[in-house]
This record gives sequence, structure tokens and C-alpha cells, in this order.
Amino acid sequence: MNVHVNTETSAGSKSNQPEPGMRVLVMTSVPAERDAVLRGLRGASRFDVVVAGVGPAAAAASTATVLASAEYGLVVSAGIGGGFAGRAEVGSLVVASEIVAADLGAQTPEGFCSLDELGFGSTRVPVDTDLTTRVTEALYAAGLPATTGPVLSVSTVTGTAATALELASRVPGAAAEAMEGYGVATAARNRGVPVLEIRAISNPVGPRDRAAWRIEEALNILEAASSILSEVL
Ligand SMILES: O=C(O)c1cccc(C(=O)CC[C@H]2O[C@@H](n3cnc4c(=O)[nH]cnc43)[C@H](O)[C@@H]2O)c1
Repeated sequence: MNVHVNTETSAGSKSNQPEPGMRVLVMTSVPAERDAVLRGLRGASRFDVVVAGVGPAAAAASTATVLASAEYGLVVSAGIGGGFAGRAEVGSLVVASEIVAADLGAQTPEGFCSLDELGFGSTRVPVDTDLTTRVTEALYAAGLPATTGPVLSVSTVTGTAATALELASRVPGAAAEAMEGYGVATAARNRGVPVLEIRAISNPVGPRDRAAWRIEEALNILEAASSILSEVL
């Protein structure tokens, strides 16, 4: 885990409504995402930005470790992600309206059965609607192409049109896909800390074409979004 921690002490909130002046923990999966967020934040001292690693397990474990060591009023899962056709174009931003573990469940002859349907808990972490709306509107007002919708967390990056369609029908309105949000959100929920997820879209969700991922473009828009976050949070 690669930690960029500021040294100020905290008076963070554990309510569902983050308080003004709270400390904010931003979790990314890789150093390039962390660096983009840090460039955007331009030294804003209330923010700590931590590299968690790729995937839900690394994200949950790293977030839990950081939250055990300091008080935060908000946790943000931030990075690049895939965009669902017709919902989020490459180069745009998605702010999660909810964070959904879209492949957590069981395959059955009748189709996918979620953890919820199996009776083992919830695959959805709600996000405070007012906060999501405030952030999305601030991004939009700053001229950034931002939308809100469910962001799916998956353990396997989608690589076929069939899987993209299946996920979109499993979660109506699905806007983006990434790998860490549910892990970050689960750790935050366990400590009663509100969570946000923001994805800068680097690729469409669908047939795998890794060479076509527009990572630089997505990192640039993640940087721009982070500069707005430092003002609105
Ligand atoms: O190679 C690079 O320079 C580079 C820079 C920044 C990030 C990366 C990653 O590969 C990050 C992996 C991260 O990206 C998320 N992601 C992006 N697109 C998708 C997708 O279509 N489906 C699922 N996840 C996606 C994911 O959260 C990964 O952790 C490389």
C-alpha cells in the first residue's frame, strides 16, 4: 500500500452526511491514478490519497487499514473505469449513485443469482443522494462531462459484448464498471463513514481491446475532477 498522508489531525464525521471541513480519504488502485488526483487537489491538506491495489479484496483491506489509523468524514473510491454504451462515453466522468458488486453471487441453470437473492447480505452500497448530486452538478458546472448512475464493481474486467449486456440488464441504468468501489465502500460502511465513487471513463465496457484504452485522457479528466472535489467537499 502506497500512502500519501497529510499530517493534520482530524475531526471527521461518522454520520451519513459528511461535514464541511472533514478529512477525506481518496483510494485509487494504481499510482498513476493517485498522481492524477494529487495534481488536481494541488496540495489541499484535508485530503489523503492512498494506492490500494487492483481489485475488491486489495481495496477493502487497504481501506480498512487506513480507516483504522485515522478519522475521516468521507471516503472516495476514484480512478479510471469502463463506461456502458449510451450511459458514459470515453473521456467523461461518472459519479456513483450506488455501488454494486455486480458479479457477487452464484451461477444457476436459470441465470445469475446475486448474494441478496441467496440471502447472504447485500451487493449494493447506497451513496448519499445529496452528496452525489452536489458533486455531479459541480463537475458539470465546471464544464466537465459528468453523469451519475450505478457503478458496478467486478472481479473480472468485462471482455465481451454478451457480458456487457448481461451486466446492464442485471443492473438497470448501469453507467460504469471498475474493480474497487465495492471493496472501498464495504470498508467505509463497516466504520460508518460515507462513501463516494468517481470514475473517469477510459474505455467502453465490452469486447476487450486493451490497446484502445484512453488512459491518458481519462487520467487528465480525473485530475480536473479532483480539482473540483477540493472545492465542493
Ligand atoms: O497502464 C497505465 O498507465 C495505467 C494507468 C492508470 C490505470 C491503469 C489501470 O489499468 C487501472 C486498472 C483499474 O482500472 C479500472 N478499470 C478501467 N477500465 C475498466 C473496465 O472496463 N472494467 C473494470 N475495471 C476497469 C479498474 O478499477 C482497475 O483497477 C493503467
